[in-house]
Amino acid sequence: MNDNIVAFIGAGNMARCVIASMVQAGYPAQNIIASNRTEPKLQALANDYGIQTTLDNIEAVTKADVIVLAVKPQMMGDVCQTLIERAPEIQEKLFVTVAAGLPVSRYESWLGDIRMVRSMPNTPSLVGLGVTGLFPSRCSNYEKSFVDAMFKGTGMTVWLEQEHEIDHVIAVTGSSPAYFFYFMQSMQQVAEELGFEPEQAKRMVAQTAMGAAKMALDSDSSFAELRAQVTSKGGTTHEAVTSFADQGLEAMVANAMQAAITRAREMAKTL
Ligand SMILES: NC(=O)C1=CN([C@@H]2O[C@H](COP(=O)(O)OP(=O)(O)OC[C@H]3O[C@@H](n4cnc5c(N)ncnc54)[C@H](OP(=O)(O)O)[C@@H]3O)[C@@H](O)[C@H]2O)C=CC1
Ligand SMILES: O=C(O)[C@@H]1CCC=N1
Repeated sequence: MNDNIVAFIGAGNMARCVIASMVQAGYPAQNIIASNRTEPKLQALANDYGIQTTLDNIEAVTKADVIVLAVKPQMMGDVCQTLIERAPEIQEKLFVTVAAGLPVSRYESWLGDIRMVRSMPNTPSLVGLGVTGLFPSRCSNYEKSFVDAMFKGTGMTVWLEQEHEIDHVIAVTGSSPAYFFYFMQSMQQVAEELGFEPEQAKRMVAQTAMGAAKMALDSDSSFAELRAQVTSKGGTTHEAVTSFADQGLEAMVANAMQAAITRAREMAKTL
């Protein structure tokens, strides 16, 4: 399996996360090639992970067995159409896309009846604690196993039966690192106003978030039960949590997640 050459078209944040986790999980760096329209990110990837790089998308896809499309959704049509015009033989290769919003049918309109896995990873993949949703189209079991192994190093993989579930994965795990960062950013800001140094405040908040997440992962208790363990009757936590509840935290979270899903659906129609 590790003999397959994997080409990443677009070497931005998400490509870096997946490449890092593949290499850390033991995938041979010489079998990974990344292409990007500008040089600096390629140099950084070559330095950090020892992978091959090129500024030429055609060179990358021509060498590849598996083509990972990792440009922004808005760029995807142009990139795919150029690839197929200049290297029509790639139609026989396995495609993986990481882009939000775009359905398999859109890729088929650009590239023909390709074999594809639609994926939705997230940035914690960079540290092996990501979650990746995967939806296969026309793939063999071998190809699904290969893609599963490719993403296993990112953390956890979740195979989906229906394509629309990718939009749900976006709301739950694809976009959600940003929700947690936003929450932590707000906490850091208050911690600084209370007099903690910025670095110290950041570490205090992040360490608490990591500790809470680890407790949840290591225990059978629900989030509500873990919350109850912190919340002494008549104590400080009760006041803070009541303040969140009074301000409508649950509705706020539900609305935000629905907004992510709605945007993914809009992108599917308009891009
Ligand atoms: N960031 C995230 O958390 C997640 C992102 N995604 C998806 O991943 C995809 C990429 O997002 P992200 O990594 O954040 O974006 P980035 O902007 O970080 O990466 C996109 C990369 O594509 C490069 N690029 C643009 N046009 C071309 C081209 N014609 N040929 C080659 N390379 C090109 C850009 O080059 P340059 O350096 O010149 O700008 C850039 O490095 C998106 O489709 C997004 O939906 C999915 C899950 C999570
Ligand atoms: O914001 C976005 O559209 C991408 C997809 C999920 C995370 N980032």
